[in-house]
Amino acid sequence: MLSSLYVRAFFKDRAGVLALLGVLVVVLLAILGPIFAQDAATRIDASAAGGGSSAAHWLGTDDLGRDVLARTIVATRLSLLLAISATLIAGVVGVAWGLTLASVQHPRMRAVGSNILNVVLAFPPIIVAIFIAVILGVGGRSAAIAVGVAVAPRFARVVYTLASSVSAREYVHAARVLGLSRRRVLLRHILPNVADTLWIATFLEISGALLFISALSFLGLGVQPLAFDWGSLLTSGLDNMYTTPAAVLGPAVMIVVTGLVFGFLGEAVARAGNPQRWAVTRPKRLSPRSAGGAGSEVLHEHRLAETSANEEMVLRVENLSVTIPTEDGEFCPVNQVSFEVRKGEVLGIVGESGSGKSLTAMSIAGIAPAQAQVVADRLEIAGEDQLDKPRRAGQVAMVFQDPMNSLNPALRITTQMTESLRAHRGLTAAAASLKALNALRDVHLTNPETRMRQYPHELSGGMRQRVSVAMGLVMSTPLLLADEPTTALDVTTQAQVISLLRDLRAEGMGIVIVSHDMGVIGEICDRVLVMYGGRIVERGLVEKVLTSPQHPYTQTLIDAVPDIDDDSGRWLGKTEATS
Ligand SMILES: Nc1ncnc2c1ncn2[C@@H]1O[C@H](COP(=O)(O)OP(=O)(O)OP(=O)(O)O)[C@@H](O)[C@H]1O
Repeated sequence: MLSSLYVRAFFKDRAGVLALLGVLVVVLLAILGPIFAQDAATRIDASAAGGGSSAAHWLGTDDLGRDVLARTIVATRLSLLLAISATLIAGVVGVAWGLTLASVQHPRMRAVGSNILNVVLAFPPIIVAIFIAVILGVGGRSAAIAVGVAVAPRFARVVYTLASSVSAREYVHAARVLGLSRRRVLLRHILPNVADTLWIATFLEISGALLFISALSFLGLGVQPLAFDWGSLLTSGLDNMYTTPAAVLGPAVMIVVTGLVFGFLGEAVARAGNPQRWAVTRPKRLSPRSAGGAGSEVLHEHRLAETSANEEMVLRVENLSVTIPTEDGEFCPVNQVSFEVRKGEVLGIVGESGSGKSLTAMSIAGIAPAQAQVVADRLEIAGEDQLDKPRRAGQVAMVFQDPMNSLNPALRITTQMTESLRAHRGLTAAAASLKALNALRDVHLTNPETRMRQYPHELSGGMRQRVSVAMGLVMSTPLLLADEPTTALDVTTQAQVISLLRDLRAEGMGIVIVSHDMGVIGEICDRVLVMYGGRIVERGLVEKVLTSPQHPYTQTLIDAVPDIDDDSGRWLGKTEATS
């Protein structure tokens, strides 16, 4: 069932709405045309035979004096019905074919089936359709079947590819483990998950089927007299094309326009199916909030040490909010958050899952999800206003929990590390490589020369994390945002990454670490913000917050840290093991 967000996204797409209107006009013509124009379309008038366009006959008349415009309008119904029938035949045959192929377990048999499908797909569908139409005999019904069978392999390929990818998902494995029959797994677990794409393919194929059926009728293999579709009207119009060109124009324009509106509609349905478009508004940039809005409110603020007005701020965030549209209305996962990060300081953002930590970091980095509406009164990095900048090139480096997310699996490390240097700093390939190599040395990666030539999958998790930190180093960004940088790593590698971040801090980089783990925050951070439900509920120097938490939620987070030998406070104080 289409969700309301899906429908809303569709109606926000102007091209989609125009295509839908176009389709509605064609459908109306198909319904009403034969009712109102049948008489003019079939009335023979020898005195007007072969006439050009006139006030009485806008598109002229055919050999028997019948009005071409009326015939074009009346032909809409048959043309459309045949195209839709052919598409349905193609859909049913193609889905059955694709699903059957996807259900073959034996790899070799499956490869053979897939290769056969590829061979069939190599034949142009119109040639296959002509071949089948000749075997079935001329007529509209045969043309629809011929086109349906000729187009079916295209559906089969789409279904096979989609079903193969869905069948690798965990829930399909789970269904198999539960002992469900193969047929049931296909129909209940796989087909519903490919249905959306199939609908889109169906709309797109209607325009293809219309062209093929018109071509068959044009060649005399499709609709036969006394019935007529746009293809057969083209044939009769062609005889008098030089004397009455308008007679060809009508059906030709209808074929093209109908094909286009169905094609555009299919594409618009596909676009609306992308959840990234399910937005009420999609601002590309941070928008400054109107002045005078309620400021951010922190429940518990620990008194900070005096800071000098001249102290260099790497990041200033004021009243940052993120709103996301959902089926039940808008929700605000980040609500009026304000904070600062100084040069050479590590700020921790801590909170349970869903408290808004990552969205805060992503909004600062300019990579919030497209459907999120991000507003702020101020966002400055190294003194530079970022509110009007859609990108933060050269200003922020980001380290993610799983470095595979930040490293492109298809590119060598050297390419990834040097491309931004070349694009944003204008370095030559050699200079950029040297800088990248030095950055890899700085993060203590072993054999950096070899690593440069490797792909991310050839490195261990810890190495990949070092590379993502090095990517920040190489750009010499003033700010590093690290979202759960140690969560996916083993304890030893965790300690190494924390030590690396300390080195960066010592060099003057401002660092924001997002974590749900108070232990990690205690290890490295100077100050900490505690987030709950999108708001900052407590903040202060890390020792203060960890030793005398004011908010019960902060206390709960602290209690969640394993306390193996009851040596409370040891993990707060930057232990030797990790320094
Ligand atoms: N793209 C998105 N679309 C819809 N909701 C989202 C999206 N991204 C995040 N959210 C929602 O926003 C809220 C905050 O998410 P966020 O990722 O910032 O949480 P978090 O505190 O970082 O949690 P975690 O540690 O689990 O990543 C969550 O309720 C999440 O479901």
